[in-house]
Amino acid sequence: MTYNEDFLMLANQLIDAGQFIDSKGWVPATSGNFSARLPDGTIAITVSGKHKGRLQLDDIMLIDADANSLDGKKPSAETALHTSLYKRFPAVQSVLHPHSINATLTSRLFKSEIVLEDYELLKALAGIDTHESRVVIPIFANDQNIPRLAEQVEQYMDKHGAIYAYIIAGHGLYTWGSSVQETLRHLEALEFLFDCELRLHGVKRR
Ligand SMILES: CSCCC(=O)C(=O)COP(=O)(O)O
Ligand SMILES: [Zn+2]
Repeated sequence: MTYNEDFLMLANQLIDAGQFIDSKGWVPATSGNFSARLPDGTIAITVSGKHKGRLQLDDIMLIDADANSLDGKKPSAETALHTSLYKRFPAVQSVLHPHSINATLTSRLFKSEIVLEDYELLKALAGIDTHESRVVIPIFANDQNIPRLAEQVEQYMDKHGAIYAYIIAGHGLYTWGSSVQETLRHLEALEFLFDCELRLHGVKRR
């Protein structure tokens, strides 16, 4: 398979993102998955089962909008969670899914959602320009049936509108944005904010 320039550029961005995310300890073992949408609507996504902090070009593959492999490789087991976001939001160009301690602990402490308000760092989220904002991050029960989990997320957004991210309980975080860089910014900000909440509630001391 010959990949085009768009694919190579985005694949390299995902590799770099993985190294940064791993440097923070947010993708232990082979956890997590990342993707980015190409201008033609196809999607570069991590293959299943690789360490996301040590990705090689060969560990990024191409799928269509319906999650079909276009190069014979096996995509992330959680691909449906990515494709449903791309289908719903035309502006979304990247999805990042880490398995961080903070997201996992947050789901243990807060059962159905975490509310983030009065934090200056909320302004790192696209479209927010004041700390006087209220951002709800829903928490969904984990499910090994990924299409069913994707449907849960869809139903939540049908009812509540767009969100910045969601947590899967005992599992990890999904967040997205208009580029890999913006999605990384969302991820870093949310991690900081989860950390604040965990410390505030005495779950963490440092
Ligand atoms: C060892 S982590 C279990 C699977 C998972 O939750 C994950 O994020 C990684 O799955 P993938 O198929 O994308 O490697
Ligand atoms: Zn996962």
